[in-house]
Amino acid sequence: MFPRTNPTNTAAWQALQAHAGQMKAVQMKELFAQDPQRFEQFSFRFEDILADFSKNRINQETLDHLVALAHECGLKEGIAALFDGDFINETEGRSVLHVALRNFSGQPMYSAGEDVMPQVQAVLQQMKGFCEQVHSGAWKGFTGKPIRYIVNIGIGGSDLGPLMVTEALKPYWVAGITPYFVSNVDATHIEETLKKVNAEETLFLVASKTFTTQETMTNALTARDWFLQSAGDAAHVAKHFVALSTNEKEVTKFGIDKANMFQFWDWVGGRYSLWSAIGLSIALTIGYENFEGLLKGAHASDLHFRNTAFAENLPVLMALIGIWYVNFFGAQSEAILPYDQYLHRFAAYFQQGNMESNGKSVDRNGEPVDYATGPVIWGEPGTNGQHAFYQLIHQGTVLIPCDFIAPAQSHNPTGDHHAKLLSNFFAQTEALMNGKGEEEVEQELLAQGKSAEDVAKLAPFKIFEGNRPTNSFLIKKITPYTLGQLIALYEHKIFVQGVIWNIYSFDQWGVELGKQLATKILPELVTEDTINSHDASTNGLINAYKAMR
Ligand SMILES: O=P(O)(O)OC[C@H]1O[C@H](O)[C@H](O)[C@@H](O)[C@@H]1O
Repeated sequence: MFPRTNPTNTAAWQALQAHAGQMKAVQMKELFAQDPQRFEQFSFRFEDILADFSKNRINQETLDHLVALAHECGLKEGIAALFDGDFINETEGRSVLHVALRNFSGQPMYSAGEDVMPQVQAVLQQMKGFCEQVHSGAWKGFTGKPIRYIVNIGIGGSDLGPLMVTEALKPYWVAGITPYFVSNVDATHIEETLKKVNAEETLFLVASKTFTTQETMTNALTARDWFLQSAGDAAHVAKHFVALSTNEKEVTKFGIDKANMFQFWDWVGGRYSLWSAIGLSIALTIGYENFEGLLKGAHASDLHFRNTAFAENLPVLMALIGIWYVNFFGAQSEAILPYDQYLHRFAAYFQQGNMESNGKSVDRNGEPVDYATGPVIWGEPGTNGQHAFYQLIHQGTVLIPCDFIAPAQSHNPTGDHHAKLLSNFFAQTEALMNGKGEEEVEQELLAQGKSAEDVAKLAPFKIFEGNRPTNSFLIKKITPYTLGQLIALYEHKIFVQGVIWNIYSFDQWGVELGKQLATKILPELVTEDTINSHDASTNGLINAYKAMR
């Protein structure tokens, strides 16, 4: 197990505080002017991914202190504990072994002394065989037709990952298969989806680690009722409903045959589960070989993370630079901005990844933290974001470090679209760094023929102070493999930050309270009684709802 160090008690933290005081006065554009090698120094190549960290408010000294912080906080021991299957998810008494799901090294990986690889491989084989049956048409629906529609019913980690990946890899979709994802308990979600499919050609994947999640079970029962209205005989359910879960008991209780269950294990965190049986919707949509390509990309990142010195280790650097802004510059959010329409759910996926993992205020000793932890994660694809919220990133009062992600090659090389897209990708990080000074603004206004009086009036609004930090990730092409790499890099970033912040990144107790209260409120909504068991606001809202419905 690794140490439980309060990061603020380390020598590196003290050094970083003093250093940040100096760096706050430094302009990135001056750092570039002073050092022609800056790009080479702070950009890193990992196979077909180029990660450029040079447009950050850092110098070599910053990275040295940050790497020292990682060492002082026991990151080396932390990484070893992760890969060794130690019970690092202590509050739930579990290993955290999503890395085993994509372990192609041929080496065993252990949880509680047991090599998990044989069971991982067995489920992968089961998924492969099932994909072959569905894609070849050998798997037939109740009227003898092959499957055309996949409906994944799941929420949180049982939805966001597969949804994000299938969208990201749309160019790889198997012909004849269309996937849908239903997550919200709002009936609108399932009803609108059911309008697009038909019972005889649809396969429902009920995806839930626990198989007790209210939203998923409610949607699954509605789907089952809808299916039976067409199919009639409950015996047909076996051809149209499969379960992706850790909970065999609940799966069989629901009426899904054990033979139609794809298993995973409690050492797979929900938000890290797209690599497990939860990825069946991915494999069915893009084909098993491509799913394996995704896993292999992630495995390459695992090896990079495990074996690369911190100073050149991409997820470690991503994490450390994030910490630099959160803890020493007061940044409260981070934007993820993919310049790729297919990656339109990437930021949403990592909202759960980051915020459910590191949105914690108690440390691993059970003490309240006295430093900031996980930032708010948000973002939309470029260039849409540019026409929406970039105003605040460029000229607002808050510092928002941004990740810019773009493929060099588009899957749709239509006309000059991609060059236009990428010119924006490059221009935005340049603009955020360099800004536009008073003199330049004044010259520009004068050149437009404005009077001296108008120039003086307008100039303050047109100034960009710049010095706003960005990371750029340029990827040759978004393929299953490179996407797998990229996702795993972001996953490990979260882990590194959790180790340094000394918090438990793999539990999520913060989601429980609302669920408990909803369970208490649900029966109150079905009675005609006036409710007075809550605070005045909650009572008032519930009673107003009852009067309005
Ligand atoms: O997969 P399930 O057990 O249905 O859980 C679905 C989701 O719900 C929970 O509330 C957790 O916050 C998530 O981490 C999880 O991914």
